[in-house]
Amino acid sequence: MMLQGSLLDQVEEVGLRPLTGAVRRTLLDHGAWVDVRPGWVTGSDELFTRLALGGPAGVDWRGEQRQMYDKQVTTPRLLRFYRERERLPDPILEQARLALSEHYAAELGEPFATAGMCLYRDGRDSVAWHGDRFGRAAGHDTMVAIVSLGAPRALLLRPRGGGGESLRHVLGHGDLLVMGGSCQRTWDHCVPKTHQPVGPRISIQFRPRGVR
Ligand SMILES: O=C(O)CCC(=O)C(=O)O
Ligand SMILES: [Fe+2]
Repeated sequence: MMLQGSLLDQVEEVGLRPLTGAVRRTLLDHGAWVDVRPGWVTGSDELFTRLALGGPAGVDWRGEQRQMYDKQVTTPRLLRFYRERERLPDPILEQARLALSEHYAAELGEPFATAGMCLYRDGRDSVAWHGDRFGRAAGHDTMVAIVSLGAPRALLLRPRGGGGESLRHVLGHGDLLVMGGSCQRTWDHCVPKTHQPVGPRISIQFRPRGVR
């Protein structure tokens, strides 16, 4: 019998599949790499629903404004940043952070600490080209591990400064993508807007302390 991923999701408990032996690495130019583990989170639609709900049951999503020259612009996505030691909104996210810290311990040399969360409500929400290079990521190799829930959206990667073709990963429904090596310094990434009708997506970015 053939079962689609999303159908399987409906009967699955929220949980994590193994990482060992299931993560596929792609080496990029300039000392960067990307690991992908499709469908890492089981029951991901259920987890999406829990997190997407506002109020006491879910995440207190926040809209943000930022200054662009002389204008205040609204960031095109909802956000919530969990600092180191702040309790994450679902136990499975604590487990995910631990599993990532264990899996990458030797290579990363420190645990994943913070969890940034983004909610892309529809195709108009996006994040522009950038590297996560505030703080320690400005000068050092590090890792940013992204768990994607809900409707798949494309995450693009291109060498810093643009030019050339970009790499495209379509991420949703429990997929894991980890950017490592020099990726935050030598490459940029973005989640572009789309005119396709798409449902909402949540991304959770785990980072070591001091990386943003
Ligand atoms: O939504 C994503 O997968 C990427 C988010 C991102 O790049 C960031 O918040 O720094
Ligand atoms: Fe980023």
